[in-house]
Amino acid sequence: MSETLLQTDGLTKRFGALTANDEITLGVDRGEIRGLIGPNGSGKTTFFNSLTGFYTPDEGTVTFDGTDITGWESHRIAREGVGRTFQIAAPFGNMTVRQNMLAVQTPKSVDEHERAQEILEFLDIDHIADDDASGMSGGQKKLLGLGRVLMLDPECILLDEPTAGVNPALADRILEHLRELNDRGTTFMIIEHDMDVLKQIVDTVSVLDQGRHIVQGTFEEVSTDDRVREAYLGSADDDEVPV
Ligand SMILES: Nc1ncnc2c1ncn2[C@@H]1O[C@H](COP(=O)(O)OP(=O)(O)OP(=O)(O)O)[C@@H](O)[C@H]1O
Repeated sequence: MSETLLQTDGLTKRFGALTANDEITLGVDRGEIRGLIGPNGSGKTTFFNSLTGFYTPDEGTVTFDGTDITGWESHRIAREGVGRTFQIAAPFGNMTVRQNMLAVQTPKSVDEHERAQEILEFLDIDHIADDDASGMSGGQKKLLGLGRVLMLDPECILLDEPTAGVNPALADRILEHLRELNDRGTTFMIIEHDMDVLKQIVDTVSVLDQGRHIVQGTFEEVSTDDRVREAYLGSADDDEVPV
C-alpha cells in the first residue's frame, strides 16, 4: 500500500471576499510525481504558498511525513524537507551562479561547497558556475532555482511551471533531471500548463477549479473527465483544455 508523504485537509486561503483555496483535501504519496492543473486563477500558486509557509492558511492543516507543519515559517518548512521553486526564477543578479547556490543556508553538518559543486554538475551548469547569474538564459535560471532547492536535500519538491518559457531542448533536460531525482526517491508536485510536458512525467494529476479540488486521477482519467473540460471551457483558456 502506498504511503502519504504530504497531506492537506480542508486547506483554505481567503483574500478578502475571494476564497482562493476552498477546503482543499489532497494527499501526495511518497515517491510519486503529482501534477497540479487548473485554469488561470484556480488557486494553484496560492496552494503552493499556503503549503510552504509563504501564506498562512485561514483554515485546514498541512501534514508532512506525519508532522503537522500548518502555519510554520517557510524556512522551517524547507528545512523539514519540502522545497519549492517559483514561476519566475529570479537569482541574485550581482552574484555568480555558485554564490547563489552557497547563499542557501544549509545545516552545519553539510559541506556546502562540495554539495553545490555536485548539484551544479548534476544539472550540467557547472561550466558557468563562476559567471554572473544575471547572464543566464531563462532555462538556466530555472535550473539554478532547482539547484538552490536541492542544496537542502528535500524529500519533496513543489515546482511552479518548471519548463515554462524554456527552449524545448533544455525543457527535455529539465524533465530528465526531475525523473532522475524521482528515481532516487524525491517526491514531486508540479504545476504545469503544458499538457504535453505533463503527460510525459506525472503519475497522477489533481485539478483545481475556482479554489476547489475537483478531480484526481491518472492523466488519461483527468483529461477525459467532463468536470475538467467544463472547468477549462468556462475559463478564458480554451486552448489549454487537456485532451
Ligand atoms: N496576494 C494576493 N492577494 C489577493 N488576491 C490574490 C493573491 N494571490 C492570488 N490572488 C487571487 O487568488 C486567485 C488564485 O490565484 P493563483 O495565483 O493562486 O491562481 P493560479 O491557479 O496559480 O493561476 P495561474 O495559472 O494564472 O498562475 C486569483 O483570483 C488571484 O487573483
